[in-house]
Amino acid sequence: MSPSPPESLWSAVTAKRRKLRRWLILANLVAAVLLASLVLSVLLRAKASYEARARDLAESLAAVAQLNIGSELSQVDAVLRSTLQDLSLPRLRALLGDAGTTDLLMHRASLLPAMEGLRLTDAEGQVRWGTGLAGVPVPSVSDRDYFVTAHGSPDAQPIVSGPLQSRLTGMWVMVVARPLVVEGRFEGLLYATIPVDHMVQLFRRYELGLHDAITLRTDDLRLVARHAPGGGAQGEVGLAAVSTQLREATQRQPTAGWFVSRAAIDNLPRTTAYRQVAGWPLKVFAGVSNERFFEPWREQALQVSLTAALAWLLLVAAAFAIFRFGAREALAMDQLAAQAVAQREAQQRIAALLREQAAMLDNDLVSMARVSGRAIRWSNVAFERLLGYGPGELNDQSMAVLYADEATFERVGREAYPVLASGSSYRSQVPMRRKDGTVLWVEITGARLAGDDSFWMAVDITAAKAAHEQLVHVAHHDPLTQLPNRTLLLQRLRHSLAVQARSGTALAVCYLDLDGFKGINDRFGHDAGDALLVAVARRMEHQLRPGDTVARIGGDEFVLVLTELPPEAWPPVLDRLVDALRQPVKLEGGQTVQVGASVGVAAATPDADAHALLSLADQALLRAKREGKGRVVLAAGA
Ligand SMILES: Nc1nc2c(ncn2[C@@H]2O[C@H](COP(=O)(O)OP(=O)(O)OP(=O)(O)O)[C@@H](O)[C@H]2O)c(=O)[nH]1
Repeated sequence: MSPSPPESLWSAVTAKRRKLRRWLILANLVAAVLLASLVLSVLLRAKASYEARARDLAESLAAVAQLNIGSELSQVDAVLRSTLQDLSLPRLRALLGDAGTTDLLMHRASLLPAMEGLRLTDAEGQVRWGTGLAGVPVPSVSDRDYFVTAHGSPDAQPIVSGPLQSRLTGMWVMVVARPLVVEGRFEGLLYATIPVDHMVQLFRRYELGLHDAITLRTDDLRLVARHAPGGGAQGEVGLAAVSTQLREATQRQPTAGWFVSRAAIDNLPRTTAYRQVAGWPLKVFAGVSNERFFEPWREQALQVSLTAALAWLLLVAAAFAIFRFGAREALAMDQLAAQAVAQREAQQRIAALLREQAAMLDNDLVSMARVSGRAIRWSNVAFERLLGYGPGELNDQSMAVLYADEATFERVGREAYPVLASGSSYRSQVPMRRKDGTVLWVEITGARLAGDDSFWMAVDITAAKAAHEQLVHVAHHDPLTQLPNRTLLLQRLRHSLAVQARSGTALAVCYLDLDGFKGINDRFGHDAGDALLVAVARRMEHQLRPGDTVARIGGDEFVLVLTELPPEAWPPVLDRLVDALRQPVKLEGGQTVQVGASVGVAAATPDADAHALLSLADQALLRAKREGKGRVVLAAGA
């Protein structure tokens, strides 16, 4: 079964939300990877740049130091060579003698601050001449490597040894030596000692960072001199403890190269460049602290990483905002869908109610109609049946055809619609006319609908109305003659008195009693008496005008109310009445009976009371009876 529109809307919204969430998560992951790659690439490039700068600086330092050391040693060697030149002249040596030779050496030694001492040995290695020998035991250097080397190969290049601890001064020194060869014969060794400290002082001239270091080592990597401005471990002279990277780099590229390592001496990370001291078995190592160079890189890395993280967070926030917006939209769609479902349920409920209502309205019991502009728009079966019409016959008919007369139609229109307009319901009993022309009484109840429309219910009350009218009639009429009884007489008399009081016209109240009636009863029976009473009643009605009243108020007693008749006309009218009553009456049984009548008359005054008038008329009647019956007597003032 395919889903209904609200359900399909809801599932579409849910699917859209899921898709949006997947898409946003994927987009954020991709963005994170891209940003991380970008940051990594930037930082690696920056690091390479910093490394290059560190290496450049280290190489510059190493190059300069190499030059300086080389220059120092070359100068020392130059002094050695020039001194040997002089000493190789036998005549000059003979001339100088021991003291002169020592003076010469002292003089030459003073030429270079680098030299701590300049001494000459004999062929056996015994130090004989030179600086620093006065007053101390003169040592032999025959066991020193540089002596052994020079003795074995007198044509050798300058010999560098070191570092060594001087046997004369006890300080650490480097030795630069050349053999004294005279006419092909080894006669001794001239050697200069250069204190290790001198090299350190040389290194102090360079502008090094706190954790930088510059080191001079022999080719076999023994430490000669080292300067690290930050202090700490400076390394023991002569030891060859080095990092693996240093050893490998110098094996791979003995004369120049670079490497990054933690120094074996102080364990600090450095980028180190090295150079062979040109012409000498020495290497200079210039190490630049990684801290010094990589601190700015780290700051840059931190900033770039933070910026990237911030950018990613912004992306995440934007994605979240988009998702929230989507979620809000989805919520709105949810609500719409829920509303649609609720609306559909409400429509279903309304349809059910309408069906129930239609079933209720279309019943046989209660007549109902919807009226618009006083024309029928809809009516149920009961309504049509009530008025004798077929199905649909009343549609669009004017209500005028349904009322018994035009006056009723207009009265209902006049009375009902203001009431309906005020929001109240209208109820009335009205005569209506069936299609076949017969009249029926209907109780109608109306209520306003929207606009001009109104809703009406109608109940047939013809029978009830007839019963009621019968009751009212019985309550107000004499059952024998059907004349008004005392109750109705008093009502009418009071009404006539009110009219008379306003109009000032004359009004006569006449008390009439039959003469000799009892004898009829006695002679012909009660029924004959009744028949006579009925005949008398009709005669009295016949003699009077429609506006006048004749009522039976007792056995053979009647009251007449004469209106709009001038007092002078009362006697002739009443005389004529009495005369008419005196005429014989033929009964159904064939008998002919005859009675007379006496009348007492009272005239109404402006403040007259009904009972008082009746009493006055009664008194006048009594007088008429006393005076011989069959006559009309006017009460005083009448
Ligand atoms: N047939 C008949 N007789 C009635 C009815 N009501 C009262 N009567 C009688 O009417 C009579 C009235 O009495 P009276 O007025 O004295 O009779 P009367 O012969 O007319 O007397 P006067 O008035 O003096 O002439 C009584 O006998 C009542 O029984 C009635 O409804 N039908």
